[in-house]
Amino acid sequence: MTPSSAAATDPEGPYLQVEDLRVTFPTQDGPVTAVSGLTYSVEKGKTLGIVGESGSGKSVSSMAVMGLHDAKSAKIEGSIRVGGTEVVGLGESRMRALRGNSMAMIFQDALAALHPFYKIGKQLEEAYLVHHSSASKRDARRKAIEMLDRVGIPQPDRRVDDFPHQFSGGMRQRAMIAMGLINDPSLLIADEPTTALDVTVQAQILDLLQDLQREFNSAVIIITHDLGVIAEMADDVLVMYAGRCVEFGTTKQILTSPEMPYTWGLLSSIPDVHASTDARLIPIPGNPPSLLRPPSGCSFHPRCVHSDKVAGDLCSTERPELLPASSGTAHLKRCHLADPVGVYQTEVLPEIAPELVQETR
Ligand SMILES: Nc1ncnc2c1ncn2[C@@H]1O[C@H](COP(=O)(O)OP(=O)(O)OP(=O)(O)O)[C@@H](O)[C@H]1O
Repeated sequence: MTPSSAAATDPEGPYLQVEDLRVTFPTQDGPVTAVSGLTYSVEKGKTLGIVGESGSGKSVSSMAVMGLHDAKSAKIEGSIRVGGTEVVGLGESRMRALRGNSMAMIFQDALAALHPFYKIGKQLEEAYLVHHSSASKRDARRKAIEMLDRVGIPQPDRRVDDFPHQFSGGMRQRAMIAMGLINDPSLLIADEPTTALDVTVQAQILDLLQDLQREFNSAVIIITHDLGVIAEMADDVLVMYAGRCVEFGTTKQILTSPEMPYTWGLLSSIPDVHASTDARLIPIPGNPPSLLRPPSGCSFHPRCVHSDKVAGDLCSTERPELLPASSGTAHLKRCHLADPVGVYQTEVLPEIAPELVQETR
């Protein structure tokens, strides 16, 4: 499951293969390229975590996979193959058939995603009937109750007639998962599926997703800001910044030996419950670049302070390729420097957080 190894025509290969994906929105001020040159693949039974700051392109890229961008307002280029079928340029009716049958998406806000005026069961039944046109209403109701039961809703035969507002937040999220899985999708995309929930319910939902993934052997993409969720769920991690993949590796590689200062910054910005109360989180200095007028060189420049110090003009004039990192196979990084994190720690950290450098000495 590497960003560089997608074999575009192999039906036996990874279930999802995204190659050189580019998503551009025409706006009044000019084209906004929200995703650029994104390549990755996900096999059945595996989970890819996609992380990055707000606005880095996580949702836009995943919505492209689901075919949810309106062709009039978004230009999609590159290749997205789902189970061997190319979906870029696929007509809406074929896309609709693929959604539901082969892939499903779970959103962060179940209350917004469920229709408030329809009973939960009715919404599940409709999701089922769209893709099982020969099934009877009775079959659909039986399936809706079965799915509510599978996701742990107590007394599903009674709760099936509740409206969304009669469910708690955690139960609504479970109902969304039931709806996402009702047609046994081979690809499931979960966009911040637990952000709106309290910690205990979060853990239950993540466990549930893992159990169901094992049962259905689905390929799963989990989009999150929360690296704790990544640690628990993901086999591999793709770090996005300004619409591009800037680091890719196994979860262990990314969490224990990140090679990009940005990833290191994301990790360092997780609050640690065991840290002393005066411990400081390390901020990622500066702001992401404009997507309207992207820099000609590295997207981090000049936000990445070490570039001027160490690599001079290179960072401002040439965009780095995604290259093998030093820590082993399938670990890739996008930086001109051989040891970006080492340089960051010795050259940059003393300036932005000297007390942390002293602490670690
Ligand atoms: N329809 C649109 N027109 C113009 N720009 C858009 C449109 N939709 C998204 N964008 C821009 O694309 C960029 C990526 O957005 P996206 O929603 O993918 O970010 P994200 O990484 O998922 O962020 P978050 O974690 O906050 O959801 C943002 O800068 C956003 O403003």
